[in-house]
Amino acid sequence: MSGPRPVVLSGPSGAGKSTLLKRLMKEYEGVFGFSVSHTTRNPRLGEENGKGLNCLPMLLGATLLPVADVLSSETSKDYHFVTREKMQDGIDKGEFIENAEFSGNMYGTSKSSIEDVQAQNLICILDVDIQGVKNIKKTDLNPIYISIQPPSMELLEKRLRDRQTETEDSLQKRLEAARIDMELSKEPGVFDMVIINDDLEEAYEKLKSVLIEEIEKVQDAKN
Ligand SMILES: Nc1ncnc2c1ncn2[C@@H]1O[C@H](COP(=O)(O)OP(=O)(O)OP(=O)(O)O)[C@@H](O)[C@H]1O
Ligand SMILES: Nc1nc2c(ncn2[C@@H]2O[C@H](COP(=O)(O)O)[C@@H](O)[C@H]2O)c(=O)[nH]1
Repeated sequence: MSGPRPVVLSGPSGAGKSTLLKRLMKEYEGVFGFSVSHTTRNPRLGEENGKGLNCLPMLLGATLLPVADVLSSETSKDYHFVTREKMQDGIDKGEFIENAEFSGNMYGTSKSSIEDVQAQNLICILDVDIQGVKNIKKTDLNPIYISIQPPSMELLEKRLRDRQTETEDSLQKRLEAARIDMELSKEPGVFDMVIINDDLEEAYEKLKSVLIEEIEKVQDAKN
């Protein structure tokens, strides 16, 4: 795999990954490309299906979404929304670099979702859970690993409730996964940087500071 170094963004559901990511992609348009994952969960209001599967139902091809689509709402995330059967079929055929079960649904990064971004010499951003981090570490992707953490479990729960995207059941599952994530992210050497997203401005500045070298490489290559 070639191109600028990819970035893996991880951390508990509700920690603020999408919020920070959308800001970054807006400020640095034409520098980043989002790796559109596959999932078996239902789309939330405002979320769009990645176009690859609708157009070519026989393929598990990924699509690089235009920045405007990715930015369509502050916290919505676009996926290839698929059935378990379709996703398992793609996994069995070796089409995924990693996949995981999270909160009762399957999630995964297809190889083509990364290749689509890298083919355009953009910094490929992957938003994955902690299992994804562990599995990507077994590959030769060599990304920068960043964990976005909430200031506390109480604030995380408040943010998830205020977001109004979860049922009580899925909220509890996400909080349970968050406890595990918060423990594992403390292990030395797992992440290049752990950012506590308390004040959004401060967290965003920290995120930029860890990525600025890679951003400038892409900008220089364009000039
Ligand atoms: N620093 C912050 N202070 C207060 N609220 C925040 C902050 N950062 C994000 N939020 C809010 O918290 C909620 C969760 O953020 P977001 O959806 O970006 O999390 P996420 O990590 O991408 O979650 P998921 O993994 O489930 O997609 C959103 O409603 C967002 O507006
Ligand atoms: N291992 C993977 N985890 C992924 C992937 N895409 C998203 N995620 C993670 O799932 C949870 C929940 O996401 P949500 O959109 O349902 O709120 C969150 O932690 C994401 O980081 C993936 O391809 N692989």
